Amino acid sequence: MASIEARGLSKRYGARNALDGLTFATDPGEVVGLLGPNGAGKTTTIRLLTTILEPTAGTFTVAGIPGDRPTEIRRRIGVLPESAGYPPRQTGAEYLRYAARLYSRRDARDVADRLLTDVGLGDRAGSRISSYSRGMKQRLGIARALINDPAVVFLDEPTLGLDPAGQREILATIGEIAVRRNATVVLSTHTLTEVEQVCGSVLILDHGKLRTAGPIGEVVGAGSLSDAFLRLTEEADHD
Ligand SMILES: Nc1ncnc2c1ncn2[C@@H]1O[C@H](COP(=O)(O)OP(=O)(O)OP(=O)(O)O)[C@@H](O)[C@H]1O
Repeated sequence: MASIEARGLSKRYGARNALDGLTFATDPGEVVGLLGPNGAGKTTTIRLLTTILEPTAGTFTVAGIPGDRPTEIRRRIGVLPESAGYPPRQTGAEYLRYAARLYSRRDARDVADRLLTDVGLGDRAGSRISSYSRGMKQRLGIARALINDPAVVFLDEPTLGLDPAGQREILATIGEIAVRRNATVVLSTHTLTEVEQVCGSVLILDHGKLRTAGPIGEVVGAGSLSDAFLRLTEEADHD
């Protein structure tokens, strides 16, 4: 069963066509790169699939659940939004235990401790979030997104503003999520090198249209991902 299936998914904001007829499917356990220039429709795609926005047209399923059952979808997904905020006075452990209790997890303490270890924050679990680096906060956000054992995890630009070491840590964490949990990870990013490192397939959007979708090897062909990206999105400019 596809972990995400979109058919003709579209979103208009007034007269602006932010997304126009997206059709694609993803498999469990794969990391999917969601790529496109600024304004291509990446965040809109994530907002539709996470049921924050309703589509203007088209249908979708996430974890096999139709898009018109948003409450059920929300129980089966995890999200790291583009700009997540954290309570600075709480410790990482307190923040995650609270999040676990919101999902009525009776094992909140254990879940929080295990996730903090999984994202490499085990030794800083008792420190206040105000003392965390940007990369540590992003890893905390990823742990938060995993609290309900999601089937699909959406990460909107998780490495934005991180130094190379921080980026590498996040990418390693993302790869482990997909493999160990058999979850689909949708990774929105502008950094093509990180897509090549961690993603098995890509969706390339431009001007609200899906320019290509498929395994990286097929999309790239004989050239590089950067060549394919520029070719596909430059062609769009000449439409
Ligand atoms: N609330 C809104 N009202 C009107 N237009 C919007 C709204 N949100 C997004 N748009 C427009 O929809 C289009 C797609 O935006 P979206 O944020 O999905 O792109 P993106 O690929 O995530 O861009 P970026 O890489 O810059 O974050 C853009 O033209 C944007 O200006």
